[in-house]
Amino acid sequence: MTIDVTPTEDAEARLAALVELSRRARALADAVVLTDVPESEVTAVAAELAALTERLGALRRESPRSFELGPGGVPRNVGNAVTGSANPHALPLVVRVTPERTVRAELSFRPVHAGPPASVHGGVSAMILDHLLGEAVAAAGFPGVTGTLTLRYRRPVPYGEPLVATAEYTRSEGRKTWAEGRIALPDGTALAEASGLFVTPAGWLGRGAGDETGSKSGQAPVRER
Ligand SMILES: CCCCCCCCCCCCCC(=O)SCCNC(=O)CCNC(=O)[C@H](O)C(C)(C)COP(=O)(O)OP(=O)(O)OC[C@H]1O[C@@H](n2cnc3c(N)ncnc32)[C@H](O)[C@@H]1OP(=O)(O)O
Repeated sequence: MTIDVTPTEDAEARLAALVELSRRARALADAVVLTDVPESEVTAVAAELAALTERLGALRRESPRSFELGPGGVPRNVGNAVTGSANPHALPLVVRVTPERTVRAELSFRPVHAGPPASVHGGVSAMILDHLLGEAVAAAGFPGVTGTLTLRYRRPVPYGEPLVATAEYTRSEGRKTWAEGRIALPDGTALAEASGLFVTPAGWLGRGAGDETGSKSGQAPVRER
């Protein structure tokens, strides 16, 4: 996991434009799933969208933006499907690390995330929890990829309402690290709970937190084992 972009001022202005484009694309997606306009209008809008898609596709990257250093050397991943401000698929989830090194995000799902009537698709909740557990193991110094993820859906997860997602590291053994998390109502009532096992790929080891070739160059800081 190596960060390869040092942004310039121009790059930041361009990113701001992409973030706004993504925000509008999210609003468009919600408008699509909720629209009740006549078929002729739907067909006309679809034609306009085809033209817009062609304009954006005039110059294409091979893949979405990945890890990079933002202003002040802060790592970010603007193309990420869960947190990426420049990815229309993302909520985007804003994850904060607490002083205790647990992680927390305030979120609100949208109509585009619907699964069963009036509630969020279970796979969408799983995606959010997968990411949050991954952030929790990274915050504890044991970054890794998901090996297994287990969910318990306790109550339907609503969209359009403020919710809180939290996760914490629980233990580590060799390259394996476990974490737990949940999506809850603001009063703490758990709606979906997850536990997961993350594996640190062998190639990520050997870089200590804060060393010259480690976090400063964007290599995920990995704790000694
Ligand atoms: C600056 C940056 C900061 C970054 C922070 C941002 C956070 C972002 C958060 C993002 C979050 C989003 C996250 C995502 O979306 S990650 C995307 C979803 N996950 C993947 O794509 C993972 C794909 N799988 C692999 O790459 C490999 O299979 C891995 C790396 C997992 C293991 O291949 P490797 O060759 O390394 O493994 P090994 O055979 O030497 O085994 C090693 C040990 O591990 C145990 N094991 C292995 N696999 C599993 C398994 N599936 N369940 C249970 N256990 C498993 C195994 O038994 C053995 O244990 P032991 O026998 O030693 O006891």
